[in-house]
Amino acid sequence: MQQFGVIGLSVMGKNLALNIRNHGYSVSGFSIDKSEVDAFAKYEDDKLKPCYTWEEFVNSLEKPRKILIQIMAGDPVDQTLQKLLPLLDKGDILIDGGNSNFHDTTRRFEEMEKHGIHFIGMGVSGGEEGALNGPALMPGGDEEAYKKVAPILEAIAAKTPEGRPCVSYIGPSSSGHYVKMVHNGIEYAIIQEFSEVYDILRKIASKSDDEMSAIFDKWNQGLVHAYLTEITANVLKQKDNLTQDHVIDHILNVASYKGTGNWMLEDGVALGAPINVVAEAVIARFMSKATTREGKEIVWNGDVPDNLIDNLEKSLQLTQAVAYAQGFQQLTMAAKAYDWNLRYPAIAQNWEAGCIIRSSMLKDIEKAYEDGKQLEVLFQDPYFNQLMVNNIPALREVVSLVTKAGIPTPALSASLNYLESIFDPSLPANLIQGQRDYFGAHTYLRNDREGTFHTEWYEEK
Ligand SMILES: NC(=O)C1=CN([C@@H]2O[C@H](COP(=O)(O)OP(=O)(O)OC[C@H]3O[C@@H](n4cnc5c(N)ncnc54)[C@H](OP(=O)(O)O)[C@@H]3O)[C@@H](O)[C@H]2O)C=CC1
Ligand SMILES: O=C(CO)[C@H](O)[C@H](O)COP(=O)(O)O
Repeated sequence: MQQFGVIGLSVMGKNLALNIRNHGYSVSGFSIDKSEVDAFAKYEDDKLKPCYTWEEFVNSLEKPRKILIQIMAGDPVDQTLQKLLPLLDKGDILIDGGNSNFHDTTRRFEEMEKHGIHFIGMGVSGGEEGALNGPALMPGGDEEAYKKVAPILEAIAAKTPEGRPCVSYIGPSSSGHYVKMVHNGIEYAIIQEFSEVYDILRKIASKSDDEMSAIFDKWNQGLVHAYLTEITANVLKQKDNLTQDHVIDHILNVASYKGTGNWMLEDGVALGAPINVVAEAVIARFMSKATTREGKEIVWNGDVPDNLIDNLEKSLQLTQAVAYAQGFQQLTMAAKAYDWNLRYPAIAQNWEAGCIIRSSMLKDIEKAYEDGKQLEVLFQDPYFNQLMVNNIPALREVVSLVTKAGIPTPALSASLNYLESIFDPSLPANLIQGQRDYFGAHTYLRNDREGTFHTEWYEEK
């Protein structure tokens, strides 16, 4: 009998199955797409079994069955659960490794529980290569069921530089998929920050693609040591195979999305989380689709400050910290609202390797939250507070320069606004409250005494 089963043998499912087999576990693979099973069958050996029917697949697995569903998120997952249910036994464990919406996972977790089936909603990050060689995994659901699959998940997961696996139990119900959603929101924010810095380098500093690639490469050895820095350098230096140019200059500047970053924003709004950089990153993708962009391209004729490249490196380091900070702030608010006991150091550790947002900064975030430290915002931690104090002058200079040049930097500017706001005791919300009370008798709190107050702003006519 096989120790593990994988349903869905497209890029992610196939590579995860091979990763499991490569770590010494026997695995069965099944897909509704026969061509995927045929491709998988090329790897068949005593530990890897291709299956062509639901029954053959389910009956090939030892009990309690451990099945990873790695298919397109949405209705296909519900259809797969309906196919599987009559074939399963109580105590079997289903893991949904797709990018499912956490609301769907809550519903499926409860539905499967009624049938005595353990349901684990697991975020997976790392793409095709990570799935094969070590992804970051974010499993949530029933903890006892997690313990039964933990040895396999720990074996296949990416490892931090110290050799710790990038997987740990996240929490109950849909918390694993929630954490993956937040991972993707952070991913949107950091990607947007990189694109704005690229825009400044080319439009203000007039750097060529190869020069920009070298700059990002240097930053990857410096203050912004991150997978996204590494791939930015690689993307910028890639030559096109259809022209003599760099491919970046022929990629249409319209951003696509599958929407997981949008989901973070939706729930952030529901929770009242101040995730303005994630919001700007989501909206920047919408903006890139707008058809009104027919004006002139920006040409900067002013001086190029000597410290621009240093300021950009410091700004990117700080705004990357803001993206993480907003992710952890939303997780803190979600934990309270949904009654999840999230372990923030473990989440940071899960993201230290294997995933798209991996960077050396996550180790500092892990430290910031260790020993049960409760932070409302990451910048309350002394290390990150000092980073803010040190780097905010650079970010202010960059935002001031792009404002003069007329270059939009929604994520960099939102990061600066976030940092200028979080510790400011004198934000002007008193005027908002005064206006609300004026037109709607909505009442207000005072800064000098307890209670709720209303002012008769004008005489009734
Ligand atoms: N690609 C990536 O980098 C990452 C992907 N993910 C997530 O992993 C999951 C798999 O991703 P990926 O490998 O890219 O593939 P896709 O998201 O493109 O999904 C393809 C797989 O889903 C199957 N499928 C589609 N509809 C159904 C259905 N109704 N019933 C059963 N199976 C169905 C497909 O079979 P068929 O060929 O017949 O349609 C195929 O096996 C997705 O949820 C994705 O969001 C997570 C992290 C990274
Ligand atoms: O989950 C992932 C990485 O962890 C995907 O690559 C991510 O979904 C890409 O998102 P989008 O298509 O919305 O940019």
